[in-house]
Amino acid sequence: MAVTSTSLASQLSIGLRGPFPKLDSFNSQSSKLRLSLSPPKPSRPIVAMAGSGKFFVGGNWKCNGTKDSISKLVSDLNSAKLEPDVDVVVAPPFVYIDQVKNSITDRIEISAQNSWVGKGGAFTGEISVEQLKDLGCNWVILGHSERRHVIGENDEFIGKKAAYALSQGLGVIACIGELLEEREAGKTFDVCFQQLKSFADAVPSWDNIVIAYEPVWAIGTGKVATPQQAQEVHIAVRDWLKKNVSAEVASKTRIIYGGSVNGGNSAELAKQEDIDGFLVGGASLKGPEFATIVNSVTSKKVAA
Ligand SMILES: O=C(CO)COP(=O)(O)O
Repeated sequence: MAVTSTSLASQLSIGLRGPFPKLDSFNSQSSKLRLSLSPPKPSRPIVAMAGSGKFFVGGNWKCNGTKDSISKLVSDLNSAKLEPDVDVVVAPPFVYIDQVKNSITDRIEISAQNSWVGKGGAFTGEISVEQLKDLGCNWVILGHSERRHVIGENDEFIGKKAAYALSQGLGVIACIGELLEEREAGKTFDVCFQQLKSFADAVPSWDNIVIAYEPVWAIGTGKVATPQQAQEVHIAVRDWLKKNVSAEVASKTRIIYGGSVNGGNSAELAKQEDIDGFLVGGASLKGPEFATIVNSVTSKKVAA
């Protein structure tokens, strides 16, 4: 999704919002009811997608690769057949962004995996949003669980980063997700809503945000969430946006799933109505498999 000058102008003119309304406690029963009481699906093929934007698939390469392996990956991606109705984005390590941008097809956009919280300057070791834009990045991943739980970034800092990136015209892939012990303690929704609230408190507009639900227990573990587990959280996230931001934002914002997505499980996940795409780690390092995941958009066209 291109970040337009109009959307940027509207973000800048709106400015930061005031205090956010208090969280309604989410009633998980209501989401189950929504699932079971929804009207019967028509028998003709439908596109099962609740978010109104395009399917979105991001490849988060994390701290992997060498000049040679990345050159091979880019060449595989350049020759892959990708369904047209999908926004495809890859996030190389900072040091390879320029190489990738200069060799990858324009069909695939570039994301950074992180960005500095404000304008660049005397911040040793950091990379600024301005520099990312200079290299041709359109997106940045923020709030990834590895930055939250390994590096120690907190909600407020992540929210500020998102606001700054948006203000400069980058789209934000905003990650949320619970730890295993939080899921086991029945706190999945509370944790996700708190993380969402931190983004909501900080950003002036949701126009250029894609939400990535990435349960931490599913990341890099091979334990993918079941389609039902993912759908349940995605519905809850959409519901939260509706109650706390607006019905329009709830219906427009893409909510993508990440955590052990691969070429074998993406089609079943993609069939879920509220799964609008994926954020892929390990499997995005293999060009043909990443293409299969991108192309799982076709499984959204299901006959009920
Ligand atoms: O963290 C992820 C994407 O951001 C998911 O990683 P894996 O696909 O390797 O589980």
